[in-house]
Amino acid sequence: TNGSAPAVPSDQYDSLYLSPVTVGSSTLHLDFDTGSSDLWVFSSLQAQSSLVGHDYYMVDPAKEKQGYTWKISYGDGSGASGKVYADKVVVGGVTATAQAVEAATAVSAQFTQDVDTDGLLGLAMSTLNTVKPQQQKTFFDTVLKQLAQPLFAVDLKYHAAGSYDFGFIDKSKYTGAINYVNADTSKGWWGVSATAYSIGNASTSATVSGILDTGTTLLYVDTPIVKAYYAKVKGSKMDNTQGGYVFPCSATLPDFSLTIGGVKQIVPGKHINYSPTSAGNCFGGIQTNDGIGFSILGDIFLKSKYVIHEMGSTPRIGFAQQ
Ligand SMILES: CN(C)c1ccc(C(=O)NN)cc1
Repeated sequence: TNGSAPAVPSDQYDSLYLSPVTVGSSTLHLDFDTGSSDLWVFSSLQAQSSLVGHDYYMVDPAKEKQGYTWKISYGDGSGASGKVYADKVVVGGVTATAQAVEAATAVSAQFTQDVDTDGLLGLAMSTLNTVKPQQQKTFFDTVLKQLAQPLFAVDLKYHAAGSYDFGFIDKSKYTGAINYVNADTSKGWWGVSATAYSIGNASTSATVSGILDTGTTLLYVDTPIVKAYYAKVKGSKMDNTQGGYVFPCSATLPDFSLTIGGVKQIVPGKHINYSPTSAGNCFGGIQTNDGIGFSILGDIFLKSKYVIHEMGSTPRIGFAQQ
């Protein structure tokens, strides 16, 4: 069985995208995350005060995987932990009858205060799953064999609802050719490398290695590239109080591209104006990857493309223009 689920921006800035998922008998709105590998949900195991505003999974003790626990932390310092259940999970009509559902007992403030997000559905490799004593499969790994093709396709949009397709490529969602490159899955992520970047019409050779990550809002690349980009944005500056590069909201932003598999994958300048700041400027969608050690091609990069994640004998990533 193939299927498709919507990906709806959680706010006016596309901070994250939420997709409806049936977990047991509840419908929750989860953040599909190609940068992690746990399916975890807000649950009835948490204090009532943590559940305000959230939909949550009503655990059934009979379905508990006794002695199993999980604990995850994300790049932004947020995290969650809890117990594990085996239950039915349905995404766009694709059913996993005994999926490992990681029910939270505790979540960090970033999640509690984000009342729209009821949990995450990881779509990276199952080798990054945090469940102990036995690592569990992602939803995609669980349903892989029932899909017509061993792939999912990501169609995130700028300030609009997109979709996640499982098992098929939807020709109505892209134009032109799909350009495929081999994925580096050796670290558990959907890894990819670029051989050049461009700012406006000027290209520069460089090696940019990174991961595709639908669960990260912005595009994080090496500092020299970030500096070269904002040098072309009048009035831009690094604002440590805001935590990154900002610029006047009226600024014209040049397009940015990464050359992957010999093809320029373009990010429209418009997408790089992420959101207004509290100080009357606008916050850039391209920021430095200082301290991370690799680039993160998050939603700012992804939302102009249709991106196929194919787990064949050789994992591949396909890029097409929306
Ligand atoms: C706090 N929230 C909603 C987060 C969601 C996702 C992530 C993340 O790094 N995913 N790759 C971090 C935090």
